[in-house]
Formats: sequence, structure tokens, C-alpha cells
Amino acid sequence: MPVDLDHIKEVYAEADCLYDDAEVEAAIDRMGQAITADLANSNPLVFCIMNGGLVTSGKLLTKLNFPLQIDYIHATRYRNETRGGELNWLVKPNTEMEDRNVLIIDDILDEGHTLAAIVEYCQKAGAKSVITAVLVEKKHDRKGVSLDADYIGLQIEDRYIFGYGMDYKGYWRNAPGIYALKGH
Ligand SMILES: O=P(O)(O)OC[C@H]1O[C@H](OP(=O)(O)OP(=O)(O)O)[C@H](O)[C@@H]1O
Ligand SMILES: Nc1nc2[nH]cnc2c(=O)[nH]1
Repeated sequence: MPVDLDHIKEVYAEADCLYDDAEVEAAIDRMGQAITADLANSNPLVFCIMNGGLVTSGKLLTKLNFPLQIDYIHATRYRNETRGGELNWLVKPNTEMEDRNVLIIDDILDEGHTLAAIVEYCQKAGAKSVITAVLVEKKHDRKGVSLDADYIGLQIEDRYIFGYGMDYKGYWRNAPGIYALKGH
């Protein structure tokens, strides 16, 4: 179905800004400091979870000023929709993780299925430790699994959000703040 760009623009114009650019940057700074304090001597292998984790990973990685390696995983459960389904693995990890300290970076922990499946995959692949960092955690009682991220930038109310890597119908991952859809 063709995308109605007027609708896409209207969604952004009408959305509520929950956290502006400066607030998100400050949260990423705090995450960077905490991760540096804990992992600076652990030679971590860092996985960006595409697509949503792209912006958080890019910004956070420049704050991690110590030796580490980077790879990515591409898994999607929402497929540009506002409701999640089955987890679809598009690209599995390529770097050997046996005996490595693995750091997973994603944009959002919502129902938790995505992160839980990725953590389990890394554990089965022999990672020595699997540590998780998410920019936002959404608060609600619909968690599919009980999983807390080790590092959380911001808490978000139970609304569909976009910006900083998170999409609305594939758009606005580039929005410079965290926005909630009007009425959702
Ligand atoms: O906690 P959950 O309910 O499992 O949802 C969280 C996941 O949903 C989003 O990915 P999505 O499937 O939308 O793919 P995308 O990263 O390409 O947007 C987000 O990037 C997380 O990976
Ligand atoms: N863009 C976006 N992706 C999600 N994946 C899980 N929850 C959300 C959300 O609120 N917004």
C-alpha cells in the first residue's frame, strides 16, 4: 500500500513530545557513564539490534571510550506496525561470542519478547555474560516475560512512541526526541 506522506507528517505535527533531544542525550550520557564504570575492562562484544537500536547504539558507543568490538543483529517483531507478533530473525550474529562478555543495545523494552529471545540466543551461543542496555522501558502490566534490562535510559508511559530510532510505520526513526502518538 502506498504511504500517505501527509499522514506521516501530520502524525509528527500532532504527537506529544515526552522527552526532548537534550533530555534523551542526558539519559544516553548517564548510560554511557554507568556502562563505562562496569565494563571498561571486560573487552565486550556489542550488538546493535537493528533497526530500532541504530540511533541509541550510535550515540551510546561514542561515550564508551574503551576497547570493544561491534556487530549487529536484525530481528523484528512489529514489522513497522504498532502491534508485535512473532519474532522474525533477519540477520543472526556473525561474530563468535563463545566466552565473550556481550552487551546488547536496543531502543525499547516493551513486552520484552525481543530482548528475551536475543539474550537466550547469546547465552546458548556460549557468551560468558549477556548484559542489556535499552534507551527506554515502557511501563505496563502486559510483559510477556519477566526481564529487566541492566541499563535503562528513560521510563516511558504505556503509549506507542517514536523517534530516536523508533518508528511510526517505518518513518520518524530520525525524530530528535521521543514522541507519543496522539490519542494512543
Ligand atoms: O519488547 P518487545 O515488545 O518485544 O518490543 C521491543 C522491540 O520492538 C522494536 O523492534 P521492531 O520489532 O519494531 O523492529 P525495528 O527495530 O526494526 O523497529 C524495538 O526495536 C525492540 O527491538
Ligand atoms: N516504534 C515503536 N516500536 C516499539 N516496539 C515496541 N514498542 C514500541 C513502541 O512503542 N514504538
